[in-house]
Parts: sequence; C-alpha cells; structure tokens
Amino acid sequence: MSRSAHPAGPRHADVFPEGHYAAPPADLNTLDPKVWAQTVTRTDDGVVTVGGIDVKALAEEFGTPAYFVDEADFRARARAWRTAFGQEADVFYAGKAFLSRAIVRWLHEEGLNLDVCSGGELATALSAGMPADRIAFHGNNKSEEEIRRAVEAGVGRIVLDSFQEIVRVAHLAQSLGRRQKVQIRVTVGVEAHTHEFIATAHEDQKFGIPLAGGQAAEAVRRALKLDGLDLIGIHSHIGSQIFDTSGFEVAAHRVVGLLKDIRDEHGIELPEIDLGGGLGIAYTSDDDPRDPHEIAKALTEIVNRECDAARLRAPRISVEPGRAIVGPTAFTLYEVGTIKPLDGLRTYVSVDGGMSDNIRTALYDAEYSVALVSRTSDAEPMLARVVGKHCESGDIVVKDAFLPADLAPGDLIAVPATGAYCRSMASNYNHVLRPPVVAVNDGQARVIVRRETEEDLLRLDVG
Ligand SMILES: Cc1ncc(COP(=O)(O)O)c(C=O)c1O
Ligand SMILES: N[C@@H](CCCC[NH3+])C(=O)O
Repeated sequence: MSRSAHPAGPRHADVFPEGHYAAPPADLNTLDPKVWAQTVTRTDDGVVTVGGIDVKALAEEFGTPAYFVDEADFRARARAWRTAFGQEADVFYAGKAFLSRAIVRWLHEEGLNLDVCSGGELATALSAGMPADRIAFHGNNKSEEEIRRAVEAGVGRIVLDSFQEIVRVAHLAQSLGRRQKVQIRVTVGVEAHTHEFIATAHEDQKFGIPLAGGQAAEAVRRALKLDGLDLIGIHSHIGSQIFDTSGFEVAAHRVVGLLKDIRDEHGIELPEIDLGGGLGIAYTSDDDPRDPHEIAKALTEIVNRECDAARLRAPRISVEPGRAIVGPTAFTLYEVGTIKPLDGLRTYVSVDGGMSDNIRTALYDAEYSVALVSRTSDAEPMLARVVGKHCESGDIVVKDAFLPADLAPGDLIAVPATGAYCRSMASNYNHVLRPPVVAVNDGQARVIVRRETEEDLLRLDVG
C-alpha cells in the first residue's frame, strides 16, 4: 500500500472563507464527541474503536462500506428521551429514520413507542414484537390495504392526513366492526428553520390539514360525526433537523388553540396532542443540539401554561424523535480507493460507497464530518471532497473535509452521525449493493441487517 503524500491544494480559507471548514482543526486525529457515538475512542496505537472493537477488525469481519451502530448509545439516547418526558407523556420513535427488528426490540425494552409510515414499517414493527397499541401509523397517502392492516392489527392510532382519509379510515374501520383511535395532523403555519425539503408545517406542502381558513376545525367536525373513528387528539410535525425550539413552541401554542376551539364548539376536550419529531443533531462540530430534557421542559411548560389560561385539562403529550435518537449512534466505515488531487482545487477521495448509502449530501446539501480511523497521521491537512463510486458528479458524501495529506488507498475513513436517514434511504443505484448494519456493544459485534448480495438483486429481476 503506497503512502505517497498529496499536495495540500489551496488554503482552505481562500476557498471557504467562513464556516466549519474555514480553517483546519488543530488536530485531525481528535474525534469530537459531539459528532461521534458515545463509545467511539482512539486507542493508543491510533486505531479507532467502537464498543471496544477496533475498526480494522470490524472492516475485516464485515467488509466496507458498512454502518456500525453503537447499541449502548442508542439505548442511552432512547432512555434519555423516555426519562425526559416521564410517565405523563409518550415517546414514539420515528421508524423512518432507521428501522430494523433489533431496533424495534431495543425500543420496546427501553419503553418507547413507535411511529411507522408504511406497510413495510408496520410489518417490521409487528414481526419484532412491538405491541400494536404502541404503534402510530402515519402517511399522506396510505393505501386502503395499509389502513386495513393497521386497523386489523389494532394500532394505537392512525394519524389522519387529509379530508379523504378521514372518510376512508372511518369506512374501513366500520366495515371491520372497529372504532379506530385517530389523531388529525394539522399544519400550523410555522416556517421551520431547516432545509426546505424537510420543513413540513408551512402551508404550501403535502402534509396535514391547514389550521388556516378553519380547515382543521372542519376536519374535526367531520371526524367527530363518523362512527368508525375515535378522535383522540391533534398532531403537528414542523420539520426535521431543527435546533431552535421556538418553532415547536409556536406549534404547541396553535395546537392548544385548536383544542380550545374544539372544546368551545363541541363541548369535548381531546385528551392528546402530538408535537412530532424534528430535533437536530450535530453533523459537524458547529452544530449544537438541544438536550431532550430541555425540549421536554419547554414543551410541557408551554402546553400546561396555555391549557391553564384556556381552562383546559392538559392533554397527554407525545413526541416522535427519529434522528435525535438514532442519528448520532452510527457511523459509516469506508475504504479509501482512488485519490485524485486537482491542482488549485481540491483532492477527490473516492470511497467504496457513496450516494447509494448516504443520499443526504446530494439531496439536502447536508454537511458531514469525516476522519481517518485506521491510523493516526501527522501529515498536513489537505482539502478533500469525499465522493462515492457512482456515475454521478453529485455523488458526494462529504463536501468539504480536512483529511491528512498522506491519505492512501486502503486507509479506512469513517463518516459519523449516519444513523438516521442513510440506511433507510439507501438505494441500489448502479446496482451497488446496500451495506450491512452491524450493532456493536461491549466487545461484541453482530449483523442486524445483512449486506445485500447480487443474488438479492437478481431475485427481483424476473424478466
Ligand atoms: C410525522 C413525523 N414524525 C416524526 C418525524 C421524525 O423526524 P426526525 O427524525 O427529524 O425527528 C418525521 C420526519 O420528519 C415525521 O414526518
Ligand atoms: N429524510 C430527511 C428527513 C425527513 C424526515 C421525514 N419527514 C433527512 O434525511 O434529513
């Protein structure tokens, strides 16, 4: 394996005068605990370990690319959310961030509930033993078949997303001789400070029923008239990767306002509100995530205060964090392949995965960190762009990164904070095989989602 140094390229400050990559970190070997899973450390010989196992051994046993989940960290974060909200509230982990049967079992053991948004997620949850009454079923276009399965399974709630769905769920439930518990998802008109593709509470988008123009109030009227439905609450989700709690506070304020209007018009006090997920995590050292206790306190206080003022009984609160629980607990391990220094620009570092295992950079212009993990290096920092192996110039994993200039093919690099929306959004673009997910805990590593094989790909190709 050659260890030739690459030219450092232009000074970073000239290319990125501001922000995280304006200047190289003092030491490229240091791993910022903010962005790495809890048990990740660098040993004295320079190799990084997770759950007590070194990444070289992991790469040898499981191959690369691969996602490694720190089980102890996942459980600790799930527990922290559960404790922060206490017995008076419910935490529904959002399965869309990443779902597998092991994850469902961990959640169940830690006392969390589960939010699913498709028949596939529902099947995974049920097959891993999540009690149906602890499952919430979401989606802006649930099929009749999905609704039927959810009702038959006895899910704890279906979150209604449109006027048509109110009628559809009511009829299906009635035809099955059931009265289905439902919440109505409303859009509260908040512009969440996040990427436009993951903001969901402004009016001009596909989710929910707007509070504006009395539409949500009309949805409540219709739902209350239908025998197949038991309307238990109102739901709001304002978006994802949000750091500022003010959006949640405005949402809570507006949802309580609707509860008050419902009480005044119908004489009933709905017993629940769900304030969705969306709390941001640290992808780079510049991000400062909120603590679940802080968000729990802020939300509970505002709901209680508003309810007191409106003389309403405070509803039971639930939340649906996905990214904040699983995101920081995993990293993706890649092997470095081709290294291409482009004079006066930057050095392109190709890895053995790419946009098929992490689409977030291409889709949202997301920022990530990266580190050399198979050894330390005292070489100069070089301006690098970590790219994948796909036939697409937007196939970028880490847009701007400092890596040591002696980086060489065969080195292992890792991208932290890839637990959420990476494996769950993975694709087979270019017929690249989706990587495995390996859970690491206390010196033990086990595959929880195996690597795809060419046989898996060809099995579906029946032409
Ligand atoms: C309804 C709903 N709940 C919860 C979540 C989870 O969001 P996050 O992973 O940002 O916590 C989402 C995704 O944004 C969602 O659409
Ligand atoms: N997939 C998005 C989050 C969307 C969450 C679903 N409403 C992301 O990677 O950030």
